[in-house]
Amino acid sequence: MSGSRLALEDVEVRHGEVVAVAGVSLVVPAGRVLAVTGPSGAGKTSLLWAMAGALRPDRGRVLLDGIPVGARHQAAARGAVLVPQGNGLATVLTAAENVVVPLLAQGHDARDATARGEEALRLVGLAEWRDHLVEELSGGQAQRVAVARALAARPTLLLADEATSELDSGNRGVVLGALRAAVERGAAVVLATHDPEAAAAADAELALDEGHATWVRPFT
Ligand SMILES: Nc1ncnc2c1ncn2[C@@H]1O[C@H](COP(=O)(O)OP(=O)(O)OP(=O)(O)O)[C@@H](O)[C@H]1O
Repeated sequence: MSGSRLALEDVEVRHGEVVAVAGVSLVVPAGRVLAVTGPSGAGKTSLLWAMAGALRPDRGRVLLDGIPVGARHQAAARGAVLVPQGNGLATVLTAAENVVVPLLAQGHDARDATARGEEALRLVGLAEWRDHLVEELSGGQAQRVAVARALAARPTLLLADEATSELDSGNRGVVLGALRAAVERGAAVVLATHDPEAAAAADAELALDEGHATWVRPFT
């Protein structure tokens, strides 16, 4: 799968009375990285979930290559991959199993899935940890496994929610470098982050505040 262009048109997401995302419009071209920043509660997670098709906007549209992203299973089938906050790994599986099992479930044969898994774990610097249970890993190592799992899926759209929050500067660089592998295949990448270094590494930065978006640094 090659990359996709992500577009949001006036997207609003509500949780009951709370307006988490208040009419956001943006474009992330294929092969570019957007950082979404803002304080806790600003709406970053809600925005990423809407981009992933995991939350249906109450207003507006999310488009992948000009076509509505659809429900989560449709978005996933089109290559929209979400690295959730808190990583979403199975702690009783090994690092490699966490990366490979979703590929097997998607229908990849075992050899292909294993090769992709090895490559992705190598990209995040965890090749030697492949057979360790996730519960034996540090929080930062687990975050890197979650990024590897996303990369192994060869996403067209990669949405990472605070995927570098537990990383030291060196490993943050490793993960941001690994995301470049997806970018080079043409993926649009969106990073929700509190981390100024991660935001600075992106091609553009959008700040959210109480659901309202402002460009700190637009795409050039
Ligand atoms: N399931 C929910 N039910 C009710 N309100 C919610 C729900 N999820 C989020 N909210 C509210 O929506 C707003 C945006 O939350 P969201 O998690 O999207 O922000 P965030 O920027 O990702 O925050 P953080 O950086 O702390 O993860 C907040 O006011 C939050 O309390």
